[in-house]
Amino acid sequence: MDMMQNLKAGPPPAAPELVQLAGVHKRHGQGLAGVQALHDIDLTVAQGEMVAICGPCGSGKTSLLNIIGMLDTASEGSVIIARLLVSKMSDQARADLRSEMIGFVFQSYSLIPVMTAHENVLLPLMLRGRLDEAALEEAEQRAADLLSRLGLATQMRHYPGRLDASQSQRVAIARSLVTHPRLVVADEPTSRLDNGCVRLVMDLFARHQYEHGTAFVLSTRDQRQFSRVTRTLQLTEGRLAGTPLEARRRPLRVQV
Ligand SMILES: Nc1ncnc2c1ncn2[C@@H]1O[C@H](COP(=O)(O)OP(=O)(O)OP(=O)(O)O)[C@@H](O)[C@H]1O
Repeated sequence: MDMMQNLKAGPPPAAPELVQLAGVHKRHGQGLAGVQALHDIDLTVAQGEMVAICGPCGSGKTSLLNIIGMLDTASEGSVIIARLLVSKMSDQARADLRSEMIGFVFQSYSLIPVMTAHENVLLPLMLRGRLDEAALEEAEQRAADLLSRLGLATQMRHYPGRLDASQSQRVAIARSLVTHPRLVVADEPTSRLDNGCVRLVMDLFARHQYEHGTAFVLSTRDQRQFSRVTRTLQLTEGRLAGTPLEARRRPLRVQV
């Protein structure tokens, strides 16, 4: 296409919306013992965006991430992921969609203790079904490459019991990316990392944004991430401030 045609074509189309929450409420438990964790949340995340959800302890970050990641359901409101209305899906369909398109970083890492770091990272690919020899080799290489990029080349054969908190957190991050997911949901993914490791992680996230169009929704209290995300939203007592119009939007910064 020459330059004139390019100009006539106008600006590139906006990235498609991957996550759409409207009027979402979440109540944990019943009656007087129940806790209203989220109130009337509206949130849209586009493919390739990186959104940080900030808020103090107990503000509802994990509750919100669990709904976006389809690990939990909203008490009220609509949740659309990849243009599918989540509340209309069966548990099995939700689980299939989750494993097909979402990578998770859990606050407690959730590594399998009887598997090495490398096997833990490989696991989401293995769970997709039997791999032939070539696919297995490619998967093993991909897992090793992710661990190396996160500074864990010499810990690949270590079991989680021999890993410190920073190493465990980085293994969990590598595992979240191994399937090249469309969306990564990460709960405080850099809480145990020093500055150098935060840089490695944010560089790797940016690479996946750029190469695979991955969207990220991160819960964080870590100021070190803020300059690298496209948007920062504040969650206070279950209410999201500044969405959608007042939210701080940044152009995508790719550092690969
Ligand atoms: N399964 C549950 N049952 C009952 N209450 C819950 C449950 N999960 C969360 N809550 C409550 O909901 C509120 C929001 O919790 P949530 O874990 O989502 O917040 P958070 O911002 O992620 O906190 P933290 O930073 O400590 O992880 C809190 O009052 C919490 O006690």
